Amino acid sequence: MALFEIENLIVEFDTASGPFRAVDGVSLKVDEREVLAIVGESGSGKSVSMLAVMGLLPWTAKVSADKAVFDGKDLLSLDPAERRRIIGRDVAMIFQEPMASLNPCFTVGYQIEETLRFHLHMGRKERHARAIELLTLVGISDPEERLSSYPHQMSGGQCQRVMIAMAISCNPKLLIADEPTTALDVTIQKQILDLLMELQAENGMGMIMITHNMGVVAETADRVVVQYKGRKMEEADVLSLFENPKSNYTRALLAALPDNATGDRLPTISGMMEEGGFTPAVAQ
Ligand SMILES: Nc1ncnc2c1ncn2[C@@H]1O[C@H](COP(=O)(O)OP(=O)(O)OP(=O)(O)O)[C@@H](O)[C@H]1O
Repeated sequence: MALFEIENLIVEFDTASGPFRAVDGVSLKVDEREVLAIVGESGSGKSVSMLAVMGLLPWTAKVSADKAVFDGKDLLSLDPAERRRIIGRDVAMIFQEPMASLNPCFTVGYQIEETLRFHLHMGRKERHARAIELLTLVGISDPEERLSSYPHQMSGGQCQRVMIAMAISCNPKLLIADEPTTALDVTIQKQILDLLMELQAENGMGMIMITHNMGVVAETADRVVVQYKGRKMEEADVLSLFENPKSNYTRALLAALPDNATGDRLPTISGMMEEGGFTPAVAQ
């Protein structure tokens, strides 16, 4: 049985110019200990799909699915309170902008400890000790002093480490990482990616890695879903995707990698689009 499975996910936004379908019938599943990458260019609905799963979309979003099951529980039939207990504890998410994801008004210690209080009902001393342990685990030096820092007193990489500490604080079974390294310096990106993959392996978490970066896919994923304009174009294990891409969109994405450039300029996806639309290589 899959750890997480969703079928025919549809997300529509009410906009001034009428309804806009950002996710159009996406189905995916993640097994325990598996890393699934969702890859696609900006605007392909990667974040919106996962925000829908987390219940974090604004009220203008209409979300529907034929099936949404996590760890044997039907998410569609859970009441909001039950859902909140699972989401954030058993399913955690890390976002692209660590600075913006942390609350600037509270110390990082308070924010980590609040997660432990809310989800695990830990007492003050226990929370404090666990927060130090978590900061140590994610590689923050002087963890005890760092607990009283505000986000603006830390670098982007350190803030992302704090976000990771918060996300893994309740030992989630599934971690959703939404472009976790995109906003960071190149030198820090690899460190954060390595940290995430280490924690994933050690804790045996399932992971959904949202990215537009094929390099990140190659380094992290077991299986890949390729998304374009809200639709799933292809799903494959990582080796097959790189060696034998089935959809013309995946081929276009791969051809746009710097290593595949044959002339002076990189091929662009939009340039390829003019030659004909993209077609899914999977049943939706
Ligand atoms: N609140 C909203 N109201 C209306 N449209 C929205 C809203 N949030 C997202 N969208 C639209 O939904 C589409 C999918 O956005 P989404 O953020 O999921 O893309 P993405 O693939 O994650 O890209 P990126 O990597 O840039 O975040 C985009 O066209 C976006 O403009």
